[in-house]
Amino acid sequence: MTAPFAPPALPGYEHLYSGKVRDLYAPLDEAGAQRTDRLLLVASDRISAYDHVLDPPIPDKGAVLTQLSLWWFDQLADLAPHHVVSTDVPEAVAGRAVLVERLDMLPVECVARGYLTGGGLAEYRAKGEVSGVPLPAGLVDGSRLEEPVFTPSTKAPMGEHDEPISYDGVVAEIGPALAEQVRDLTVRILLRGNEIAAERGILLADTKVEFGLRGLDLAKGEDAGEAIRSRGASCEVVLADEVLTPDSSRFWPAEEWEPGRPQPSFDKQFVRDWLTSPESGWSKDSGVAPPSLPAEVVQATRARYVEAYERLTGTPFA
Ligand SMILES: N#Cc1c(N)ncnc1-c1cnn(Cc2cccc(F)c2)c1
Repeated sequence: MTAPFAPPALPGYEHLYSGKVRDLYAPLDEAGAQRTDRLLLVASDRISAYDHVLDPPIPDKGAVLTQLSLWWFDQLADLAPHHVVSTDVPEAVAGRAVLVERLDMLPVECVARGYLTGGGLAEYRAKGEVSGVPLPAGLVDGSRLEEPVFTPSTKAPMGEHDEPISYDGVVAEIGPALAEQVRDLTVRILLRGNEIAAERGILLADTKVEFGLRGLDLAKGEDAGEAIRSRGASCEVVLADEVLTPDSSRFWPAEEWEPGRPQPSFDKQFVRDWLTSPESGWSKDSGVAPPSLPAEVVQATRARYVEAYERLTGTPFA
């Protein structure tokens, strides 16, 4: 039975929203009103697979992925400014929360794919292209692409799946200048990520990043989409959300890469193998919640998150 995980109440903060594995809060000012310039992003220990939030949480997962994302923001600082303000956060979420600058977020999930798998592979098999970009014939599951392809999607409402959109769809949403800027930045972030990760035995097959604007200065009641299209090009594009984590990217162990079959996940393979084994008594097509993970799967998965962090950063996870 998957227990619903209530996000912690944080004195001085108002809970705004919870995704599958993360929670969003607004800091309150002295009068108890929401500050409009800051947000608190909290990474939980929740893990999801096959569209279910699993039980139990993975100890330290939130902290490992938060610290990894902070490290990546530093590695990528020459490519794009980021939204991180401080890691001075409430004790209850110490190490797994970040105070960030509240930005006007672009309504685009910016995905770049360096390797073909998942939804991109399905589109390629149907159309010979992905997100409007023609690809060579003969590619298979796990094929490395000559250069990363930008495959954006819309931000779906809570609980729904993002919808792939074409590059022209992005242009229509945010204008040509911003569309080109976020496409180029997304591809460069994945290339830089793989330059660093490949040396450490990890392949980043794809990644999703989000950008916000600094300096849009929306007037009260002004339509954000219209403002972005009309004056977004003169704003600063800021890298937001999380970056190059196993929750925002496909992490593959480099030494096991073998095009032509589904690649093992660096972090989620133990969970997937157990959930799809007869031992779990569960079927991913059953429509029912998965059973609780055994302790050994939880611990092995925790160890993989810690290993990814320590390999990439060269620092022991405290
Ligand atoms: N990052 C960021 C950000 C920003 N810097 N400014 C304004 N809005 C956002 C923002 C809004 N939603 N999300 C997604 C999200 C993240 C974390 C937890 C969640 F539940 C949901 C990001």
